[in-house]
Amino acid sequence: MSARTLMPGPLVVASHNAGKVREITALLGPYGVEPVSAGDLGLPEPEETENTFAGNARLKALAAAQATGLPALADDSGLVVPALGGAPGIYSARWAGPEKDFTVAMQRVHDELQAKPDAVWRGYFVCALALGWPDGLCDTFEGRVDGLLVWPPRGTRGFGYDPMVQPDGHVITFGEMEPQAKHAISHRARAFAQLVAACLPR
Ligand SMILES: O=P(O)(O)OP(=O)(O)OP(=O)(O)OC[C@H]1O[C@@H](n2cnc3c(O)ncnc32)[C@H](O)[C@@H]1O
Ligand SMILES: [Mg+2]
Repeated sequence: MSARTLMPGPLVVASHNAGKVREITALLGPYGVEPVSAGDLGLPEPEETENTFAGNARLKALAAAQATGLPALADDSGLVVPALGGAPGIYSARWAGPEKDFTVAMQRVHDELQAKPDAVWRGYFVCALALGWPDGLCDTFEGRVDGLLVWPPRGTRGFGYDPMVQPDGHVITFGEMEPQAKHAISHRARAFAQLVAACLPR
């Protein structure tokens, strides 16, 4: 089944993460949609009760679409470290604690890898994007980018785990990269490219 087309007009960006809202707004730039963030609309932050990125993205998109009567785009993403059994994965935000402190979250990734002498210091970011509609229809798209996990973290750009992820083929971390360079290769940009192909009119 093909995805529903998104026409120019308002689109809720159903995220309470300022870093994501900034990146999604930049990616949407050329497409004639008018992004409004969940935070600006005062929408609640739904509990992420699903056990997959796509499931949580869908839950966030549909909650926002049903609350506003507008199409809504949600993002559920995270860092997957195979040597840690896939952690933090869908718990990536929760590892930062109630203070949303990613110094703490990155330190925990470091400490758990350090505790396994043979661990491979690699991981990948996953981004699931869900475009949900007030009538309950929802399409999801997923992107991934692999890299080396570095310590100490480097760079002050980006957000979240960016300073400890050095994408393959690059010598700088996402935390050191210009936003446009991140958009050229990121998990979010890759998921977004699929959404564009499926949902935006040509
Ligand atoms: O659910 P919303 O409101 O969108 O915001 P959130 O921060 O809780 O988002 P998630 O539940 O999807 O948690 C994903 C976490 O993974 C991290 N993450 C996701 N994409 C990232 C990226 O591009 N760079 C660095 N870290 C990222 C980031 O720290 C997020 O808080
Ligand atoms: Mg969240």
